[in-house]
Formats: sequence, C-alpha cells, structure tokens
Amino acid sequence: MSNMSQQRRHIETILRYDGHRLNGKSALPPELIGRSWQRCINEYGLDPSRPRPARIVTQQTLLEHQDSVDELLNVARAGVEQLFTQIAGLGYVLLLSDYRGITVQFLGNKKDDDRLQKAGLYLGADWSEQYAGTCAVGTCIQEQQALTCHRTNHFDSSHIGLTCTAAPIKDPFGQLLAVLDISALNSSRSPDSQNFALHLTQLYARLIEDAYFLRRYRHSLIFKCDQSRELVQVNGQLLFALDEQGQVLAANTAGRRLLSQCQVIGQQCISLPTLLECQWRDILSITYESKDGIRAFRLTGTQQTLFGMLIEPTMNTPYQKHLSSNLTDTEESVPSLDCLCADDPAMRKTIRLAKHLRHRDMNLLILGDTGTGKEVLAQALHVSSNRSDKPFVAVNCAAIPESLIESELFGYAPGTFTGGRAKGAKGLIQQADGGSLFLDEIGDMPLHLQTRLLRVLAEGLVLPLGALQPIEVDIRVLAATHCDLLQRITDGRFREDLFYRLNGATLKLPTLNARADKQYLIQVLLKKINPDVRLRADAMSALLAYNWPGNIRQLKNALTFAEAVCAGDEITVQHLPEEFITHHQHLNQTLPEIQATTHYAAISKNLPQQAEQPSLLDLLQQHRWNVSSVARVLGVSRPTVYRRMVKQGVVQPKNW
Ligand SMILES: Nc1ncnc2c1ncn2[C@@H]1O[C@H](COP(=O)(O)OP(=O)(O)OP(=O)(O)O)[C@@H](O)[C@H]1O
Repeated sequence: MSNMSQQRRHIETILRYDGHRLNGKSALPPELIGRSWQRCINEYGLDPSRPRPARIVTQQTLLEHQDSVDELLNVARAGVEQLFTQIAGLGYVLLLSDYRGITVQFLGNKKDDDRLQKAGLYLGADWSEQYAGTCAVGTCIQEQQALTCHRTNHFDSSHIGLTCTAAPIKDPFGQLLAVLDISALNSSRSPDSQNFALHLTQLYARLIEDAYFLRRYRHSLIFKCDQSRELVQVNGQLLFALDEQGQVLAANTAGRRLLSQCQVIGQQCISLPTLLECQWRDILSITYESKDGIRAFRLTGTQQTLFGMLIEPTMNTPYQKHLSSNLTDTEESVPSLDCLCADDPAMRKTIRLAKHLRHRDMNLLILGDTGTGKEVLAQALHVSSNRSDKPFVAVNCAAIPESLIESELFGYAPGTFTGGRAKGAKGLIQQADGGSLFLDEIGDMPLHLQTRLLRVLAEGLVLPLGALQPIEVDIRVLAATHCDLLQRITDGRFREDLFYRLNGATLKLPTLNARADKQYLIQVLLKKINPDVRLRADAMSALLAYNWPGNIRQLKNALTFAEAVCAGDEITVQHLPEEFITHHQHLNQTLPEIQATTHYAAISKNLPQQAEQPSLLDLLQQHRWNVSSVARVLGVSRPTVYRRMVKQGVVQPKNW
C-alpha cells in the first residue's frame, strides 16, 4: 500500500472511531490511545484529515523551556547519554521533553538530520497532544503513564511511520517534570516489538527520577529500601527523605505508591518508624550497628519485609546532632539472647524486651507456633538472668498424662501412694527452687491444676500431695503456648486470674516463614549438625522458598536429613527431603543422589509423624550396625559411611 493510501485509510479509521467500535476490519486501538483520539477531536478540535507539519519552537523559546528544567537536565545527562548508547544502534533517537511537551534535549544520528527534523524528532519540537495529536510524549503527559505509540496509534497521519515510547519523570511530590522518549523512524509492524523499548525507557526514567530525588534531598537523611537485601544497595526501589524526627519529607514514585497503599499518604506527617513498626533509633543506627549497613523492617499491618539502608546528608545538618544524641544508649550485648537471631524486625523487638526483663522476677508468657523456639528462648532467658546458677526445669504440660501431672509438678509426701517412693518425691516446682520453671503448652494444663498453680504463684508456697505443711519456693515461671489463651478463657478452659499472673509480659516469636533472617538460622543449624558440610546455592534457594509449617524444628530435621544423605561435604537440592524436591522445578531423576533421597524419604515416611529424621546413629542401629546396608540406603559407598562415623564420633558398641 502506498504512503498516501495508508494515510487515507488511517484518517478514515479515526473518523469512524466512536470510543467503542470501528466499522470495517481495523482492530480497536488500546484504550488509552482511543481516549487520546477523542480528546484530539472533542477537546483540541484537531482534524485528522489535515495533517500538521512538525512545529519547532524558536531558539529563545527553547532556552526558556530549558531553563525551567535546568536542574533536571544536569542530573539527567549521564542517564540520557547511557540510554542513547544502548538504542542508537537499533535506529532510535532520544528526546527529553519538559512537562509541556517541548523537546529540551535531543540525541540522534546526524546523518538522518533532515528526515528527523521533518518528522519532528528534533530539539525544540512541540510534542504536546494539543498540537501534535496522539503521540508518546503528549499522551504520556495527559495520562501520566508510560506508553508506546506505535505507528497508526498516532493521530496525525503524517506520524504513522513512527514508533515512539515515552515514560514520565516526576518530582518528589508526584508532579510531572519531564518525559523521556525514544523514537524510531521505522520499526517492525508488530506492537509487541516495542515491549523491550517500554521497559528500558521506564527503567531509565526511574533512574533519572531517583537521581533527581537524591540531588534535591542531598541535605536530608535518605532511607533507601527494597524487598531484597542483596539488591538494596545497587538498586533500592523506594526512597524516603526524612527530617530529624523521622517524618517523611518526600518519597520517590515507588515510595509514594507504598504510602498510598498503606493509606498514610493523606496524613499531614508520615512517620517512617510508624510505617515500619519500629523505633526511630532502629533506623538511625543502621549504619553503626549492622555489619552490612542494611537492616530488615516489617511494613506496618503486613507480613512484608523491607531491607533498608541510609544515605547520609552531604553536609552537617541538625540531623547529625540528633543522631549522636540518639545513639548514646547503645544496646547491651547479651550473647545467649543475641545468638537466637540475626536481622529480623519481630525478633529484634522480642530480644530487646527479653534483655530488659531478664533479671526481673516477673513471670513471662512466650507465644509462638509450634517449633518456633519457645523453649530455646526460655533457656536463653534463664541463662542470661541472675538465676542462671540455679536449675532450669522444663515441663511439657501436654506430654505428661493427666493422672501423673499433679504429682510430677507438686511432688508427694512419704506414704502418699502405694508403690510410691518411701521418702516421697520432690515435685518439679520444688526442683526449680531459686531458678526458672518452664511450663510448655500451658494452655493444655487441666483446670484443677491451674487453681493449684495459681496458689503457688500467689503465695510462693507449694503443698506436695499428702503433705500437711506447705514448702516455700522461689521460682520464676516462663510459660509458653501456641494456642490463643484469651479464647480459652472465653471458652472457660483457662483461668483468667492465672493468665494475668503468668503474663508479666508477653514475648512473641514469629513463624520461620515470616523471618527475614532465615539464611542465618539455616547456617547456624547446619554448623551445629556438621561444621564441615556446606550448602550449595540451589539447596539454599529451595530452603528459602519453602513455607515451613513446622518452623525451626522442621528446618533442623530437613538439614539433619540432608547431611545424612549427602555423599560428600556439599548439600545440593537433591539431598533435601522429598517435599523440597517436589518444590524444586529442575529435578533430574537420573542422578544417583536422588534415588538415594527418594529411597531414604520412603523410609522416613514410615516413621511416626512428629519424629525427627533419623541420624546416622539411628540408621546404624536400625540396620544392626550393618554398614553396607546403611550405605545402600543412603546411596553412598561403605568408606563414606565409615568416614561420616568418624566425623560424627559414632562408634559401634563392642558387643555387636
Ligand atoms: N534460634 C534457634 N537457633 C537454633 N536452633 C533453634 C532455635 N530456635 C529453635 N531451635 C531448634 O528448633 C527446635 C524447636 O525449638 P523449641 O523446642 O524451642 O520450639 P517450641 O516453640 O518450644 O516448640 P513446641 O511448640 O513444639 O514446644 C529445637 O530442636 C531447637 O533446638
């Protein structure tokens, strides 16, 4: 089809378009283009049958437009040049227009100068929608979003050979500053061919926008964050400029979007500590207290973790004074508590509270799902308290049969039971005298024992079964549960007064899935299991992607299993239990390690549900110390089993 007839057909298409339908064969234009066509006709009075020549403003007018965006032009220079070097070879030119659509910077190939100038791809060209009709720059200004205007998407029939892609550049308050555009005189007829151009233009528009943001707020503290710890330094997506109290002064486009999602954008003052559910000190101290200069935060009201870092102001500001006064109260280091986590916002709060309360005699309630480490935390609290030289006694209220729990806890006097010890027995409460009593699964304690426990806590006296005289005890109770105690109170299954006695303060443990320091826990647990084994990246990715219903206990089991199954000193994804392999897409069934794993998993399926995966010792015992048989199960050689026995200090008993 000749140029002239193409243009004629295009004019007819636009004239026939009524917002929804087109008569004839033409496909409907994208919605945003259709809206623009209607604006051109109804609002600007443009006539598709009267194509307009490119309008290039005078030198004086151009200077005025350039002056209005001078600061941006300085910041954008490097980004614009970099983008141009990437697209020039593909036949594109680059335009930067101001918010009124006047091209204030242009990069193109000199040899096409005449054709480009005629097409309006030139310095000083007016690409406003009001003058040029539907086009990438003008429509981007009107719609405030990135778009490609491909060939016949243009309104003016003289533009239908062009393909143009534009993305907005906004100021820190969301006002349009400029538009970045890449255009080609000729391009493929398929609109999809421009997808890559759209992504690239958006990427550079964001880089320029963020560079401008950093320049505008160079005298303020800036908080940069991202969903990935690894990427935050090189490509932090969200930027917040802060005043010395932690109030958000401005945010980049992604930051403003997040604020609006959290419905805090309408508020006069948005406080970053409120947004990230933390203290202002947690943000101020990132650079000083975190080894990699990054800290994990949880976005308010969500389970989403954001990794943040600080960009400090370039000059002395009031913020610096504020920083030093805030950091005088450096946090006490308590190794037994500190080692329970690395960088997780929920754990940070819990450990901070635990440090404050460790020497107090108040009873504590530890809440968390099964396997989240409630007992481990209780032990660490005891070890770090001034009761540490006295006993730590742990009782699982759900595991002891109801008929025994009373005598186990309270003890009994001589002659109380036929068949009991002649001298009677000290109960667990008495055994914990001076130290800490850990009552796990407190929600499962029978009601009548709750009444007796309440008396112990209120009076500091324990009355063994059958005894006449109570005995004085000094205990601190650390109680734990995974169930909702308030609901149990409502159901009449838990005493409210006991709840308040136990709940001097509540320490909450997050699920493993919600923790931002999973990688640390994986490394710590693996080191304990076998310090000579390392995890390959594929195994680490599979572990990080898993959802961990059984929390840290399940993680420990999975690592124990993988360590037992792996033949060398490296765990790969194939050595993980079956559920991880199913998760992992790149399973290669032919590898010998997989056969071993599958075989081993089949054995482990026969184990009781809650049992931990068998260790090498368990396996050897199950196979009556037949090393060849264990080697077959594990899919490794006999020498490897012997080597592991030496490494793990497993020795065959003499009588075998
Ligand atoms: N911070 C940690 N570092 C290393 N191992 C841990 C940590 N927390 C828990 N574990 C391990 O995870 C397993 C479960 O821990 P723990 O028994 O304390 O959990 P729990 O919440 O008390 O479980 P349950 O609700 O079933 O009683 C244990 O084997 C423990 O050693």
